[in-house]
Amino acid sequence: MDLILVGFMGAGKTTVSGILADDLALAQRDLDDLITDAAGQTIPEIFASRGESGFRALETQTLRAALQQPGILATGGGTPVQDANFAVLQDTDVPVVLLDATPESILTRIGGDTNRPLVQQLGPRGLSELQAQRNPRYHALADLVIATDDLTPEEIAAQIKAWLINRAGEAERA
Ligand SMILES: Nc1ncnc2c1ncn2[C@@H]1O[C@H](COP(=O)(O)OP(=O)(O)O)[C@@H](O)[C@H]1O
Ligand SMILES: O=C(O)C1=C[C@@H](OP(=O)(O)O)[C@@H](O)[C@H](O)C1
Ligand SMILES: [Mg+2]
Repeated sequence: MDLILVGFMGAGKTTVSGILADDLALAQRDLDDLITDAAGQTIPEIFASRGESGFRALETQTLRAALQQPGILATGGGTPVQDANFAVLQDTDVPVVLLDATPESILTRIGGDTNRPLVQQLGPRGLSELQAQRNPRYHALADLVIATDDLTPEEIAAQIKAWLINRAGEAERA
């Protein structure tokens, strides 16, 4: 993998990974898509038939395989929560970018979403509590943090691109 995006549901990982992958001519790999392709089920179907623990088991397997592939990986918001996933993401040399967003932005973006079972299960307050609980994990992994509230996905992709170019230049001079 060339770049990994982490952050809460609705932070924009899937959207930004697509824009950046197009711009850099890299493959976009979305962990949720890889999971649904492997399972032949949508995410709500996986949660309904296998429970959240079944989804998490598929997520861990899929993450390990995805990290062997080139491209830009959009993780799911819960990916770094499993200790095994967190360890794998912490050990990799691949740069990790955190897309951050306030709970207000998250609710505006995905509060009515029906494809994210946890949004339905938790409601607005529970969702914000989950975000606060997960935030330390995201920050512990991040090499770059972008506050996305007032930026478009295109602007976020441009900031990441500039950071990657600068980073490559620094590595060359070192
Ligand atoms: N920077 C942004 N500003 C406003 N809306 C955004 C932004 N990034 C993503 N969105 C919207 O939020 C929703 C969730 O985006 P998505 O890329 O699926 O997030 P994630 O993969 O992190 O859960 C989508 O409707 C998307 O269009
Ligand atoms: O935060 C989570 O636990 C989840 C996030 C989702 O991905 P996005 O972060 O792309 O919404 C998806 O993996 C699943 O619904 C569970
Ligand atoms: Mg996503």
